[in-house]
Amino acid sequence: MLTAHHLYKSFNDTFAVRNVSLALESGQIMALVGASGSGKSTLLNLLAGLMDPDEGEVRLNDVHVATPNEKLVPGHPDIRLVHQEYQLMPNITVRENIAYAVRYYQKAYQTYRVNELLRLCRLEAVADRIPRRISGGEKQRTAIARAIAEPSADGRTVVLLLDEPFSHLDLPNRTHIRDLLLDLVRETEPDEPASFACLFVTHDATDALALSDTVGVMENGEIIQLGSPQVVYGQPRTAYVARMTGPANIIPGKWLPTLRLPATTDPEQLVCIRPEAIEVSAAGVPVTVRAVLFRGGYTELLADAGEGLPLQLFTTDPAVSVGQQLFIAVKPEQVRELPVYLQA
Ligand SMILES: Nc1ncnc2c1ncn2[C@@H]1O[C@H](COP(=O)(O)OP(=O)(O)OP(=O)(O)O)[C@@H](O)[C@H]1O
Repeated sequence: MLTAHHLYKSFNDTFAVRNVSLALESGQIMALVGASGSGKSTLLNLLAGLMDPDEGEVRLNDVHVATPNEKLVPGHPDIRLVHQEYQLMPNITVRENIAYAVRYYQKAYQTYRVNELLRLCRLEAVADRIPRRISGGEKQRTAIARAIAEPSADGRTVVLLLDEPFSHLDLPNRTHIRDLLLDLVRETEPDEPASFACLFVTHDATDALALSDTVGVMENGEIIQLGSPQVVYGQPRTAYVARMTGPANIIPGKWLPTLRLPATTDPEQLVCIRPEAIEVSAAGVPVTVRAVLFRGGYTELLADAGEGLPLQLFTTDPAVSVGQQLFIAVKPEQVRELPVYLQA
């Protein structure tokens, strides 16, 4: 339903968005992960019809989305962008901020809709406070409630675009937003079409992998890989994709024999070994533990496999200590050659 076709946008001599094409279906969540400056916010503005692309087009339900140059009031009524700074009106309450989005509706509907959203977004306790007096998580939820308040004029899907929805939030608030997005997008009555689609951008892949149907990784304005979270994480196309989507050991293939694995044909060919592909095994390769980082459900180890080969691996053994020798084995089927050669 929301599609982008070969979008380009540059500022002076900086390409902010380069040849981006994507398709977001109703009832789906897409996440775009990228480092700071990779073009995420620019792409969101293009998708929302709030910025003129240099080339390319955005379409919603196969209809061209007008750009600011083509339209007096920029934006599309069914594409709702929630900015990173929330942009709430500071002098009116949470309730009034949400009600503003449905101000042209009859009073009874306004009251019904606002109460429904306060409940859905767990804002009832702070409904009568002004934004300055609520937490970051509550501001984020208010901004989402306001964005989704108005139903689509012709009963079609509303596209929710979110700029870094998790970045300023603590863990419980991240969980709230995650649950809210899943409820919104996934929960439809049986036999009813989905009413939302969501695309969010983030520099932290954790929520992206957990939440989305499709993950894209952006680098220098381009989406360099787009696919299911499992494929993008498990079969990264480049070192950058591997690093942006989780912890990864990225080493030249010439080191593989040190790990008792066959070397790559090209000794400089990079391979990606996720830490979870490395097991502690009595018959394995000796490594020396250099650092032990407790991560809650598991412990991260930084180890030295000799010849200057550092390795990151995980264990659930609480007794491992710095300086200890361990024996490890790498699951060969989980060694991923990075097809696009890139030292990033
Ligand atoms: N209005 C502008 N004028 C000039 N350059 C811009 C403008 N907006 C963005 N850029 C540049 O375009 C590139 C992409 O910026 P963008 O804000 O889209 O990236 P981002 O991935 O959202 O970054 P962040 O995560 O830090 O918000 C950057 O190099 C940025 O400096």
